[in-house]
Amino acid sequence: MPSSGARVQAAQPTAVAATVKTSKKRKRGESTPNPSDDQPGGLDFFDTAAKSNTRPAVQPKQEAVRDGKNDGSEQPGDEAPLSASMMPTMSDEEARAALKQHKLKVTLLNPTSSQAKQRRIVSFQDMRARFGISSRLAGNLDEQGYSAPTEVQMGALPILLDAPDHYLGRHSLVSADIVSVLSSNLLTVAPTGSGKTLAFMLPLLHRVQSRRHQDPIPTKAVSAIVLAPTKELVGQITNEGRKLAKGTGINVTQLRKGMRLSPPTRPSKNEAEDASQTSVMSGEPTIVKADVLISTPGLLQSMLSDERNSSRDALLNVQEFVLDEADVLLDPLFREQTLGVWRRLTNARLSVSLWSATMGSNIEELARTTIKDWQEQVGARNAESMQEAPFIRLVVGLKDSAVPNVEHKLIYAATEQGKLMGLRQLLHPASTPQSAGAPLLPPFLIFTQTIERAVALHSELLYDIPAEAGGIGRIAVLHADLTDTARDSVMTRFRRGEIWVLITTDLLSRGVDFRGINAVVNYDIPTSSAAYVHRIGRTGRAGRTGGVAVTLYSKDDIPYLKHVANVVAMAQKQEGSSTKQASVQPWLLDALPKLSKEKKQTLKKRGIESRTTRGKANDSKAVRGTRISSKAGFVKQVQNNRKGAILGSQRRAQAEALGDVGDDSDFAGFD
Ligand SMILES: Nc1ncnc2c1ncn2[C@@H]1O[C@H](COP(=O)(O)OP(=O)(O)OP(=O)(O)O)[C@@H](O)[C@H]1O
Repeated sequence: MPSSGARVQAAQPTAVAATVKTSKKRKRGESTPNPSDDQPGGLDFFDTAAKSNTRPAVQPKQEAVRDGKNDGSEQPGDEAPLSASMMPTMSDEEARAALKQHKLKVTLLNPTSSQAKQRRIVSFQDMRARFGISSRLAGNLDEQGYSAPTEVQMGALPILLDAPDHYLGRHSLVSADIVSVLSSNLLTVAPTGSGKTLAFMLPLLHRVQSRRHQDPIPTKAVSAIVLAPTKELVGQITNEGRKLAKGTGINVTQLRKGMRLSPPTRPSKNEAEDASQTSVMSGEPTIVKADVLISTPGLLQSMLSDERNSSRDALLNVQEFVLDEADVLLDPLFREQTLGVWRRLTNARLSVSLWSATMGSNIEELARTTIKDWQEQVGARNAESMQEAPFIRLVVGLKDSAVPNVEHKLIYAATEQGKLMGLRQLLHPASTPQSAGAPLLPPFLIFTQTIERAVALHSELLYDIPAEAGGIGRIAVLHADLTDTARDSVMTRFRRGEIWVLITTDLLSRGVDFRGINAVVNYDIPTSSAAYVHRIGRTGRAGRTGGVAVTLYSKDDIPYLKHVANVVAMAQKQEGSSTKQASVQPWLLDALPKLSKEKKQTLKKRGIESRTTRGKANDSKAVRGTRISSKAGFVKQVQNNRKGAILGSQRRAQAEALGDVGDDSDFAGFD
């Protein structure tokens, strides 16, 4: 958890007047402001000095359940007695102290909304009764074996579970125009591996289930959508969703090519069976029967824009829209596709949630304006009794920072050849010099800048693991040019522990959860601080310690290293490792020039130019300088000549066998 760590003091409960604050930008590296500096009423959820690894000074207390509903605004005096073991809760003071201790910061982004309620954190035990979670869903959660919610779950679950749909359930005939409360929209920034998937999936399933219960003949239609940037992440979220939804009757589906989205229908059981049979027999695309649909934005958008595969009304019933890795989904790379899907969601009760470990202020602004425009568009704000839905920002720990429980190493390798040697030293314990520290323990991930470089590095390292230890089967490469089946197979083998070293591109830098990854190697430096945070976030997940993040850099990388050095320095500061040997040279932080905004953007888009095909085309010398190979140029030339001679000889032998011998038949070849 972000709040755990070595240097700690007990948190002091602070009396506060409001949860809404005007945010003040703090520069990276600046010390944490005094609560009284910029927080009205002395509110400071970020107090980094005041952290404790003891449990919060929170006493369980009885809590009321009012007819099974709870709008999160009850006062201690409202409470009706119930079994204390069932309903532990906190007073306002205690809740604030716990928020502060766990570095949870909750901000209402549209303070005009009258839904500015005091949100409270919960434990898994009290969640079921407090929010009316079904016993099946609660049982599935128990099966995951989590003893307590992580900090992002403490912060987000009450906000998302405490939604109007939950108690709308008992008034199933209430029409949208007399609903006075809209669901909250939420933007969450929480560290990598902090359990964001559960934080959005559990409330989503709960709300879908509540709606199904209020409808005697449930409408067959997609009810919630989760978007994620890569197929691998989509598959992982689908698995997590299915585990939680087991036995609830909720269908969690990963969208695939060849599927078709049909409009909401209320078929009888027989009709539904007939419909599915017809589509199979006629060879038409399979009709998606999902309640929860999980997809990449590109795939869903292309399906929606093809009228043969989706009806106009297909998403009419969607009430939850989750953007996982929202900063990427709203980045220019995916923006049009994501917004294209968003525009197709027209249900007035739609609630949107955005999740990531990093969130630029431009993305936050874009989210805010999109939500506002959307509300105007669907006329939600014009409906007489309808209020603007609250848009809440939840920040866990220090925004845009790397997890502090990972050891960061920046290793200077001078040249491309040096990087390869450095990597081999990390792979082979016997050759590891003292200075580089302990060798890396598999399994680990190696990131390169391009697919071409990932493939080249893979062929270079292919024989580095001895046959006795599994040989070439232990090392693999995964990138977007592989077929879906090959990608799935590599993922499965890596998860099973059959593959020890996986070389990849930024394709796997986001969201993918491989439990027990010991190290991440940045063979090519990440091209933004966010990319660094996400790449190295594949280790040290769910608070695990012992993970190592190694970044190899050459002379060419130095001008672009400042953003990485800054993140590393900040992570070390957070962890309180003043006594440890600092792995960041002070000059990397202080002496390097700041990159201009344009340069930063070009770097983010294209990476280090000399390592790209385009860069090589411009500068042939760069080809040699950035080639991933341990062989000298002369050796390569000899090998190529030999290969050519063998091929030539084979061709001639074939021609002779066919009796097709030309004028040069007297040439016997090099053999
Ligand atoms: N309450 C919990 N207690 C312990 N482990 C948990 C808990 N909730 C989730 N986890 C585990 O934490 C790991 C990381 O979870 P998850 O993949 O949701 O992280 P994330 O915050 O989405 O990370 P990223 O930003 O990299 O996408 C998973 O292995 C998950 O099983």
